[in-house]
Amino acid sequence: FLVNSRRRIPRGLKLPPGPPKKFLVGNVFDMPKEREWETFGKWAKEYGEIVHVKLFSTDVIYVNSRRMAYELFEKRSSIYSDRTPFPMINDVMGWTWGMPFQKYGEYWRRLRRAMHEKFHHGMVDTFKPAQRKHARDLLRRLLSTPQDYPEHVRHVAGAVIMEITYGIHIKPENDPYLIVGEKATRALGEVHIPGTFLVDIFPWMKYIPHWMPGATFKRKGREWAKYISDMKELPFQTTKTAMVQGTADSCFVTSHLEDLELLKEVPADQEDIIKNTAGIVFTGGSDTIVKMTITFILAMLLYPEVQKKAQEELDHLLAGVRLVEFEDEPELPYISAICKEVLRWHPLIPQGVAHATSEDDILGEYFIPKGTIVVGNSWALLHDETDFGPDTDKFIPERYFSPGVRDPALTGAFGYGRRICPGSHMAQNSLFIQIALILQVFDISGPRDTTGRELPLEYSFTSGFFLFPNDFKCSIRPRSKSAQELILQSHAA
Ligand code: HEM
Repeated sequence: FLVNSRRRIPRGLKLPPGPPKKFLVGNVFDMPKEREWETFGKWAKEYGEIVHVKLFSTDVIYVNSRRMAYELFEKRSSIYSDRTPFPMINDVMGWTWGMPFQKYGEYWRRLRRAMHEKFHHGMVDTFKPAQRKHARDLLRRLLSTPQDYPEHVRHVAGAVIMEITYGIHIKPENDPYLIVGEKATRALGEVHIPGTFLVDIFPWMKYIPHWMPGATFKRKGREWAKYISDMKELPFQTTKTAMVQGTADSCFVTSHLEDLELLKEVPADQEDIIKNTAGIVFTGGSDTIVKMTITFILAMLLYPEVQKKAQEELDHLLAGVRLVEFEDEPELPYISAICKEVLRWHPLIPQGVAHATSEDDILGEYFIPKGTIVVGNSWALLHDETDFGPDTDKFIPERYFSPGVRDPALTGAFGYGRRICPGSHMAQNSLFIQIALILQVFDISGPRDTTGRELPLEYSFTSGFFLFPNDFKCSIRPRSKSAQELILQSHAA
């Protein structure tokens, strides 16, 4: 394989630099198993802004600078917007309907259009009432059982996404839609790093029967496929039934299905497009925000001076008279800076979602073959001191007040080019209202024992596709009696 691909390289060109390759396997054994960004960062220092790696016959390039990301994902977006076939995800687990895993083509365009129509910058205000209502519910939940904060954050993110996507109001505890959704997204987190499953390197393996010894991936895949299908089908059918009965609440699905009725000519599978887009909104829309909110809580623990400064800003504006609202955002530059820093400090998807080339390309002296996996090294871009100022490993919201510092949302935190996250505006609104409300009424500090004595803080981050803190203990207490009152009255208005 290695020899074949080398023979394809046109005369006078070469593959980009990268770690030395072994015969047949290439760099398979060089691939890190944890804290991947450190290895990729080291390679970036050694080999430069574009690094080539070979996994058996598959070419992979890591894009390590904003300049190069712009060159490839934006200027050459017609070549760099494809995805690899993802045999494990698509063929074994049955995600073939999911927008993130689609080849760059007409079907992807239709899904993307359906999402963009309701999630673009000018439309996301329609979601704010649901986001506000559930963010306030989060406060009440945190007041009542603060130690269960991860569950509360998960519940609330799920409640928002189910309401805006399907008009479904979930159960206060153990909601069946959320349970299935979590199982489906957890499975995705396990499989999404290129090369984790051999079937992604040797696609013929997808034909191995599930009962064969060694075909664990097929058995796991079959189990996951059931959750994935249920996650997409069950809430959609509930909303359709509610529409027929005249009881459906207005949401992404009803709004699209109503639009359909008004159209004269509609492709036969347009309803599937709506269902599949709704399914991916459900998948991408809750877990991502949960993980980012938990990262925010950890940041507040580790940087109490940031928390204090944010609370001063909120107190100055609101004087404890009412709870913060979306409309206050322009008056809260420090809170906005915290939201940006949460996206940057430990980016949720540090190696992005891999793109792929749909054609051969030439980049100066380098040849990039068709089908190359192209990884935007978001960790490296978001920790580049030229763009974000000094000490990029630290959580420093003040950096955004210096001239020329970039917005992480436009520098890899939400991906790149034509594939950039279509949920980013909605996600940023959710983060803003939750972060502002939590900071206004709670103090977040290290864990304490039953007598109130502080205990040592222990924390770590995950490795893999998603980067977020593993479970950690902390203390979340109302800042004052009047803050507690505001929380208890937050049902009203
Ligand atoms: C803070 C939260 C979020 C982060 C950090 C995030 C990040 C990302 C990233 C890095 C990508 C890959 C883009 C690329 O391929 O270059 C992506 C894709 C995507 N995201 Fe998000 N996302 C978030 C929230 C959401 C939400 C709330 C939704 C839905 C409402 C969503 C839906 C999607 C979809 C559908 C794609 C696939 C786009 C495509 O392949 O064309 N995401 N996201």
